[in-house]
Amino acid sequence: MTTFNPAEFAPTGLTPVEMAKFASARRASYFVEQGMRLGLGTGSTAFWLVRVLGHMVREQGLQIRAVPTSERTAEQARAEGIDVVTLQDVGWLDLTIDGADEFDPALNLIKGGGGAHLREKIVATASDRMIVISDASKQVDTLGAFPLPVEIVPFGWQATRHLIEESLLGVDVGARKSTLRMNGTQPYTTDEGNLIIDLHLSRIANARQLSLMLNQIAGVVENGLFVDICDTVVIGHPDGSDEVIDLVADSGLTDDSDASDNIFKDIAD
Ligand SMILES: O=C[C@H](O)[C@H](O)[C@H](O)COP(=O)(O)O
Repeated sequence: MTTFNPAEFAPTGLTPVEMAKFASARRASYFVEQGMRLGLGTGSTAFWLVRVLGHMVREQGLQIRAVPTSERTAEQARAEGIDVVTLQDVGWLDLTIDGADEFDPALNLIKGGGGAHLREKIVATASDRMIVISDASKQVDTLGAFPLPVEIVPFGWQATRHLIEESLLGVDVGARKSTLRMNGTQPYTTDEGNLIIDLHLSRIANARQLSLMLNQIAGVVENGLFVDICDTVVIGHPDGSDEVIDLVADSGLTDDSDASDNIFKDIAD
């Protein structure tokens, strides 16, 4: 059980939306333990995670080695005094905490609204555990309302886009429109120097099938579907409260000797 207290960090004057994001990040920070190798997500919710962890490092003596999932997060983490390392340095991670654009009842995700899903998926799958931090607006019955990002290499990108569009004809996704993500008048480029095609679908009936299909196309580097990667989502609310959806705990594992028992039982907010 952690001896650190994320609740000590208490910013004031937050908007309801920011409070919800902060509340989820604060709750997830209770899982961070001394000496952990930690994956740090990207986005406006992960921003609060890095703020809380920065406080714990500077004020409470928390020692972690953190692998950020984007240059943005790396810069923020360094500024917070967090020890930033690479995945190559540590090889494997104990825990990754990251935001999401959508999550469904099985805790499958759409990520990449901020363009970071390639590194995020590498980091999350190189972790013992992934926890998603979120506000309630990201909770959906079926994935697909949020545009699905697909990272592709710049070489021959129009042909890759064509093949992606063609492949969608065979799957149950409702609407089928694709756009090249832009940054002003220029194509958006990821931290890896690639492009992003956003798929505007209306539902994703089979996330695993779609993910595998997209990743088979030459030129596709990675898509934003995270299937069977996350087993815990922490939802923050505008009043500062939070709730936890934990597939592991819901599976009925109640034996205290089991490491995957309900890990929330010892947490005191
Ligand atoms: O590429 C960005 C990431 O996948 C983010 O985790 C995701 O877009 C959620 O970001 P936010 O917390 O800003 O909604």
